[in-house]
Amino acid sequence: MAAMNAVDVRGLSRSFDGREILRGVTFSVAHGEIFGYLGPNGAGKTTTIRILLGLLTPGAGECRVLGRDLALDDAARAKVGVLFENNGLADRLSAADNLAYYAGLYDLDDPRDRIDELLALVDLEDRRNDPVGTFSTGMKRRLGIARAILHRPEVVFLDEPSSGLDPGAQRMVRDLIVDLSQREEMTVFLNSHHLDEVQRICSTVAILAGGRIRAFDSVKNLTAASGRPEMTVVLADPGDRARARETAMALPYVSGCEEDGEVLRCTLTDPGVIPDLIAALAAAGFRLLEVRRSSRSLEEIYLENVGQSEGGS
Ligand SMILES: Nc1ncnc2c1ncn2[C@@H]1O[C@H](COP(=O)(O)OP(=O)(O)OP(=O)(O)O)[C@@H](O)[C@H]1O
Repeated sequence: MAAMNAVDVRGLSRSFDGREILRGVTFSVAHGEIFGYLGPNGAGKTTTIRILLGLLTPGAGECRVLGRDLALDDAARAKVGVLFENNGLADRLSAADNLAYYAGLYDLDDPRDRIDELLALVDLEDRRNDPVGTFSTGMKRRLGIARAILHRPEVVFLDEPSSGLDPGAQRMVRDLIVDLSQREEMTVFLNSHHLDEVQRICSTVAILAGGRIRAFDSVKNLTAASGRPEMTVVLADPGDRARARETAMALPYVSGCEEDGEVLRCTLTDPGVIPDLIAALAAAGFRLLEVRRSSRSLEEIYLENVGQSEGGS
């Protein structure tokens, strides 16, 4: 297995009570990237993380984190952090005492500076001495993340870190994840159902459905419009759409043009002719509000791939 990856999963299968949840799952996560692991409820995302952490045995296949099998390697396990949905915090202890408790478990030397640094990073300095039971869901999640990275792991697994958070709190968590991947050069393995969040912060994703990986690629490649270049044109005067469509269709380099709600969608023979299309529409007297190259959302990609799994599990 390639040692340069932070995570390698090859041919992983696992059943519960005769039901095969994972059926030959293969993907890898490069060092330093923010990786998004996507899939419907019950697809087996948490199960994959638990096997990677060595908490659950695989049925078949191999899992490596930092080139090691964490079930067998305590030293490697110390280089990994994890946040499950319950945050792993004691409500009766203060924020600082929760971190101090974990610092003791990890046997950190003089953790005080690290605790101060993390309370600042997750914006909880003001509440450091308050019991965690008095915290909002978002504050608990941020402290949970601080707890997961206290010992400066090289890889951190975050299982749905933004679930149950309001949009403001989601944004704080998202910024925090980007910050720690950059500042602490951590590899981040993110399980998430928030596809807009994943599209913004992850470099690579895998989509798990029906026990198999349906897509595994960079977000950039997945969301690039496939096939011939496609343009979206928005006219200042909506009443012009039908005539503008005829004008576009008459151009030799426009192979298709459809009205789609408020926009015109034109398929071109070659990306090099985009300026010609804009010039031709303007010369014909159409006032253009917006012209952009189409790309697909991660949500579209996700739904296409998850649709394939129907009836497969
Ligand atoms: N210890 C277990 N015993 C029996 N079944 C289990 C066990 N752990 C998980 N499962 C089943 O395996 C399937 C996958 O669960 P898992 O928690 O990995 O899904 P998930 O993709 O993380 O889902 P979600 O998005 O809802 O969190 C589910 O049907 C779950 O009920």
